[in-house]
Amino acid sequence: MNTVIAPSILSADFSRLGAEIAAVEAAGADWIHFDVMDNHFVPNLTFGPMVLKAVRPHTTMPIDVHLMVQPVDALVEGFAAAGADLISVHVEACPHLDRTLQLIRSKGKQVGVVINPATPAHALDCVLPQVDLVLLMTVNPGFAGQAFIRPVLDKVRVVRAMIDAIGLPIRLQVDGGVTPDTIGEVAAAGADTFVAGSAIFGKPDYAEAIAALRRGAAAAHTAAAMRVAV
Ligand SMILES: O=C(CO)[C@H](O)[C@H](O)COP(=O)(O)O
Ligand SMILES: [Fe+2]
Repeated sequence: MNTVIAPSILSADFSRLGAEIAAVEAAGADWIHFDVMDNHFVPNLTFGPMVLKAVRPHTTMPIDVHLMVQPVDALVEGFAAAGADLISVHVEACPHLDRTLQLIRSKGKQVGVVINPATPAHALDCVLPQVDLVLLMTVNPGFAGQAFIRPVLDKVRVVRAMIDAIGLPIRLQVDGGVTPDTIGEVAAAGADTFVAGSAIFGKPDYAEAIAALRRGAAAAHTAAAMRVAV
């Protein structure tokens, strides 16, 4: 699967969101990652469907909405109508996860499921065939700029094997602490879709920041392919 770099606008200049999104698109980003936090499921508060609707015309890139909210279901309709392409929800926030995933699909949106660093891979067992994307958090959700939680790498390998075993084109995304220093390890472990906030919006040159991430992921994927070929 091709590598996707998804800048998280959590680290963008909120007073210029439309321009910031256009700037990362021009700099070579693939998707936009839109972090929704509710000060309940996570200890921070960001933006809702009205902000998504306002930024939607500023890009043609897919917008990947990461819902860190509880309860979830009542918000799905709003984000779907506001222009989300993919909506991801946390296992930990959804007591009726199957119903929530079906609700997202019923709105014609791609479906993502997320687990926190302390949630085991087997939490995905019963829903994997229903989703387009699995997001493994590599920080505890709530804030940008946190350090990558290295033990999650083992879980990335496990989930990669689970996805390969069922043979469906499911993306494996990681989010949190992804930088040019960490992306190689997580790509080698099997991730193909990378969220980065501070490693892009925290840098003066967005094109160079995205290129540095892409180089790190490509080097790891090439090394892995060579190991298979030998
Ligand atoms: O979901 C998130 C935090 O809960 C963000 O997407 C993530 O933290 C991005 O920021 P950074 O790349 O700086 O870690
Ligand atoms: Fe996120």
